[in-house]
Amino acid sequence: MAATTSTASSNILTTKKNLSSLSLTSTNKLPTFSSLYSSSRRQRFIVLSASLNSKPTVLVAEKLGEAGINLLKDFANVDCSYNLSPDELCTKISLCDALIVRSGTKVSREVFESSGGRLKVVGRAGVGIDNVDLAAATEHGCLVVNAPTANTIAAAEHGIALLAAMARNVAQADASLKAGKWQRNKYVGVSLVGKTLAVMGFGKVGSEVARRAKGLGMHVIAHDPYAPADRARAVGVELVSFDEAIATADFISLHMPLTPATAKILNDETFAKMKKGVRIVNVARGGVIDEDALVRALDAGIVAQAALDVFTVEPPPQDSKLVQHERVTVTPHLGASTIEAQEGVAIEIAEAVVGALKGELASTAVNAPMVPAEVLTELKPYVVLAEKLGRLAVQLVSGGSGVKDVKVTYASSRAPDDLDTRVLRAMITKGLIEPISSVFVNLVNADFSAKQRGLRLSEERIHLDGSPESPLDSIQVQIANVESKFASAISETGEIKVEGRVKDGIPHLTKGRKRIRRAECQCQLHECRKDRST
Ligand SMILES: NC(=O)C1=CN([C@@H]2O[C@H](COP(=O)(O)OP(=O)(O)OC[C@H]3O[C@@H](n4cnc5c(N)ncnc54)[C@H](O)[C@@H]3O)[C@@H](O)[C@H]2O)C=CC1
Ligand SMILES: O=C(O)C(=O)COP(=O)(O)O
Repeated sequence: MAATTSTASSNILTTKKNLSSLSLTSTNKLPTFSSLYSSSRRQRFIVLSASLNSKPTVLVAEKLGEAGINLLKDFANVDCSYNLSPDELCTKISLCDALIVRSGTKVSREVFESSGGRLKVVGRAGVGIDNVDLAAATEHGCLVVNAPTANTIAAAEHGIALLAAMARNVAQADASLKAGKWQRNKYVGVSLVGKTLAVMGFGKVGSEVARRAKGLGMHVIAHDPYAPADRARAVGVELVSFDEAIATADFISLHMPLTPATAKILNDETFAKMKKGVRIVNVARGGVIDEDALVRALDAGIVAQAALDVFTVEPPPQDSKLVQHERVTVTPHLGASTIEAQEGVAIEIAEAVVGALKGELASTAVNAPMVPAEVLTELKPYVVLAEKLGRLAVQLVSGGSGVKDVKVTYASSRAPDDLDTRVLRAMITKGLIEPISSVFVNLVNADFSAKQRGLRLSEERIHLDGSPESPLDSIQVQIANVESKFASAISETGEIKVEGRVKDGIPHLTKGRKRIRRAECQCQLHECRKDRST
């Protein structure tokens, strides 16, 4: 089967000779799942034709634990270049297959544009992915993975450290004593026991903070619009509304991600609703607080103290009123910085990046559908079939007649819930788009690419009687309202239909237009979820 448009026509002729039994594989080898992520046609065929001959290159742009670097080196050439300027990063990136960053590197749209399609995966060695332009990554078909679990405890412990240090003026008293003073009366603190702590964002870090705060005898409430109440109840925490949380808390600890919805969620208006003398801890992201408003709230006595690990701009300006404020305790984004967490994060991200480069589906993918590995293994030959059917169908369309409406029909004995078609849909989209454009489509950007081209892809499932052992009996791709260069390839109603199935692990084209109707009659149609138009 043709790999590119230039060789497509000869393959179409071959196909027409024997539509019913043509094997759709051009080699005996099935591709690895690397093709799911590959964002360049050239790389894809390196992967498809054989195993990778040359090692991929991974750029590590911020300090990463040794164990992670060693894992990467087993598989790739590793370039550790720290403190690159944005321009230097853009220059280097065109030579890299993967990039690993922490929170200090902005992975902007320019980075993806400069990669020339080579960058396949960005690994964020930590949780927050607000420094990665996810939309640009998706548009460029670049997978983004993070390391969401290894620094949870470190961040929670740092939150508790800041909470206690703030309440007892540890940093201020330390500076005072080192300056030769002995100010016991000035640094009288407040107790934590019996006080109400509002945990804002009851995810991994927030719930660990809550657990620890309860151990300190605090009354803990939480606000999180997405957290299940039973998870909070299990920790002995009541979920409350945003307004109730901020109005009743003596201490507020922030643990939500920075998103458009959470940006500056603490502002003049919300500070005004807080209890006078409230104390605030932030180990989430600086941007969730309007920092100027916090200075105003501190000066007005609404906020008694704040302890901040994160800032809107990092590092913050030296003359930042907030950082210099006497009642503010600061640390330079140290939440994840324990030996243990950095070791764990390095391993977690190295494994995710290597896995993604090998084409395995990463369980920590941020911008791709999460399809379990066992589902992928099972669907592997159908992935090949799906792409090839898309390629064949689109090559039968005559130039100029735009492909807009595509219907995909999956015939399967499996219950609809047992058949995950997201990967297949992505690969059909890849097959449909790549031969007629310069866009490289993969699992990450398939839906985006289809939408951008005005391609409407609808899916239908036909339930067949029989054993649900194999996930699929056949896949049919049908393009409506088009013309074809081949009279026999198009139906009276102007549709191109191709259908294939997998036999002995090899994808086969089983039906062209003429055979499809007969085959449809033979099908034991049990359930048809949508109305079939033919
Ligand atoms: N200072 C540091 O070094 C570190 C900072 N972090 C930050 O902490 C954040 C939380 O990390 P995890 O707990 O691991 O993430 P997570 O994803 O497990 O938890 C985030 C929680 O915030 C909730 N949330 C989302 N929108 C919200 C809203 N509008 N109001 C209240 N809750 C909302 C989510 O439902 C989720 O439960 C990260 O996004 C990261 O920015 C994480 C690790 C280290
Ligand atoms: O994991 C996170 O979200 C963090 O903020 C940790 O950031 P870092 O990797 O230490 O720059």
